[in-house]
Amino acid sequence: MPLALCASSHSPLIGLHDPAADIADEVHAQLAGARAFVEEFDPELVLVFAPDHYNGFLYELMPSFCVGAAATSVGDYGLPKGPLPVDRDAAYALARHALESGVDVALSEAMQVDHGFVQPLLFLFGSVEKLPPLVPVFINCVAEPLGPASRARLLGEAAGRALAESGKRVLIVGSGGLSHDPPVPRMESATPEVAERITHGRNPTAEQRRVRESRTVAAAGEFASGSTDFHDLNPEFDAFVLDAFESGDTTAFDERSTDWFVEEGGHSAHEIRTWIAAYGALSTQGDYEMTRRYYRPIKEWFAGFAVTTALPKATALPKATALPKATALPKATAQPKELAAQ
Ligand SMILES: O=C(O)CCc1cccc(O)c1O
Ligand SMILES: [Fe+2]
Repeated sequence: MPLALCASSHSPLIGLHDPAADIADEVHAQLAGARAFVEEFDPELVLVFAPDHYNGFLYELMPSFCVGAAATSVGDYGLPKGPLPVDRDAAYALARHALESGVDVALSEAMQVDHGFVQPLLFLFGSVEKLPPLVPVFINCVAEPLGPASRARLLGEAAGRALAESGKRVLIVGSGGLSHDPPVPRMESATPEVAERITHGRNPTAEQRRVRESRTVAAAGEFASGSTDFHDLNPEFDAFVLDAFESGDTTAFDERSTDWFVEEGGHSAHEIRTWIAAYGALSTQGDYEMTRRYYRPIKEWFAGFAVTTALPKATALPKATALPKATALPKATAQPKELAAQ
């Protein structure tokens, strides 16, 4: 099965609270490179692993994992609001396969998603209108208690096997920062008002959203100006994480405790689970090669910001050399255009 992967950080502060122009330009060039990679692959289906930030998943009912059979963007941080194109049959097939293999995913016929899903998709496809059919898979990365990270790997592997049966060109997306600890509320330290919001606070008013989002922007300003009230970014930890994925070691986090992620990378480092699932999915089809690896700690965006792409080794795109013309591929195998013949 033709697969490709893009795992990248997200930050809703992009465009709202930018670092120096040369740094923002550098990241946008990397995202444009990832977008070109996706255009060349031309996916027929996109499997997206992403977290949520108390917009679509709240303590009223908090699953560890949820497959969306239909999904709507809440439109936080000025992102487009409204329905997303979901391949409902593929979502059910994935859920069925995950459940059969012992991964207890929830299923939603009306999933609400936030910037965690929508921002990387927009970077990779340009607009909601240009999105191919999706299978959105939520991974809880903020609402404690969390299970072990190894469960995200098992989820990803089940998803990878399920989609292998589709025979389609599938792009796997992982969305989340490496080390980072922006001010996302925690039940443990929540005031009664905040506890109420992260339990029942679905669909806030535009004004409530504005206030909340301007607080995130203000906090990023303090962090970037040197405030030590926040867990610092940790480039050494992030390099360790990227090395693990680059070397194909998708089990690297199996023995790591949830506390380890927090101590090394801050609370939102749990978003690495989306990468563990994405690379786990890719790994089910054999060895892979990381074809892009970019990293920079960016305090203005509250993120150890990384962009990676990967392909299965067997179908790695040739480096600039033209392929010998159509080495008589059997027609029926529907190879993606421009992928190397075996
Ligand atoms: O609005 C929120 O709750 C958090 C926003 C946010 C900021 C920086 C990096 C992230 O990954 C992120 O999600
Ligand atoms: Fe996030």
